[in-house]
Amino acid sequence: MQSQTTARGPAAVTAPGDDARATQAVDLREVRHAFGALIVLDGISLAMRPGETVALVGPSGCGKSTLLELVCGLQAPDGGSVAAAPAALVPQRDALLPWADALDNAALPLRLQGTRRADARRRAAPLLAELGLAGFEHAKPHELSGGMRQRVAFVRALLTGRGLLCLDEPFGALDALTRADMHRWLSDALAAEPRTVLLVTHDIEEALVLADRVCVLSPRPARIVCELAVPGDCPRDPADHELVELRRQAMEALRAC
Ligand SMILES: Nc1ncnc2c1ncn2[C@@H]1O[C@H](COP(=O)(O)OP(=O)(O)OP(=O)(O)O)[C@@H](O)[C@H]1O
Repeated sequence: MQSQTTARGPAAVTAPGDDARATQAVDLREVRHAFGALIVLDGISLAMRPGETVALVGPSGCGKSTLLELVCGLQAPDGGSVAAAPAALVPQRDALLPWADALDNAALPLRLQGTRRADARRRAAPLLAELGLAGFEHAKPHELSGGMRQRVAFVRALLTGRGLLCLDEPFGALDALTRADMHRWLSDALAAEPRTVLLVTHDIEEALVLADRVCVLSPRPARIVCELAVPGDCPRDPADHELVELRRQAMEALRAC
């Protein structure tokens, strides 16, 4: 079931004449948001179909994380409306519990749903292993690298079972090889079990490798200045000539604003 937040607070998703909206996984309409006098988002409209992956790229501080927080219902917009399916957020900082080991951290959503600890750990273990963390199940967050912690947070988001994943620079702390492995793993995981993904990344190449659509945001206050549809199956080859051309277009849009 979708939730909808307007500038005036939560509202029913089945507003009269708004049936089409409930079929979108995300539907942002003219979203505006400010922190005091600092206007961060300035009229963002974006609809996402279920199963679609959309990447948001834009300069540092333009409002990408804020937009994810609005989609996840962690904040209400100051203007416009946000409708979205229940989402799992992988925040930029992993927000793991410092006293719990990697497996307990990953399994947290299952525990919150009432699963017994041993069962929750048993279900989380293969996912951690798939992401290259076999042998680190008992490590506490401070014993893991930044990239490892991100992957634990990623498994935790997957185990919420939610259909919408909001990923805030999920691969930012990874070396190039591990990042490419993660791109492959995510693409395979989404092919096996489709989810809607809203991905924030600084890396245009990563956006083009993973997303069906790339939205380029202006500097703050953010607007969508360019939307690029990306053809082909994921993960794509960044050397593909179509991707090279799309990368050029995205760079041009970023430079023009
Ligand atoms: N809770 C808050 N209170 C006040 N200002 C905030 C708050 N959260 C974010 N900001 C400001 O809003 C702007 C947008 O921040 P946000 O984190 O959304 O940008 P971003 O595009 O995700 O940045 P980055 O790419 O560097 O992670 C920044 O200027 C930031 O300082």
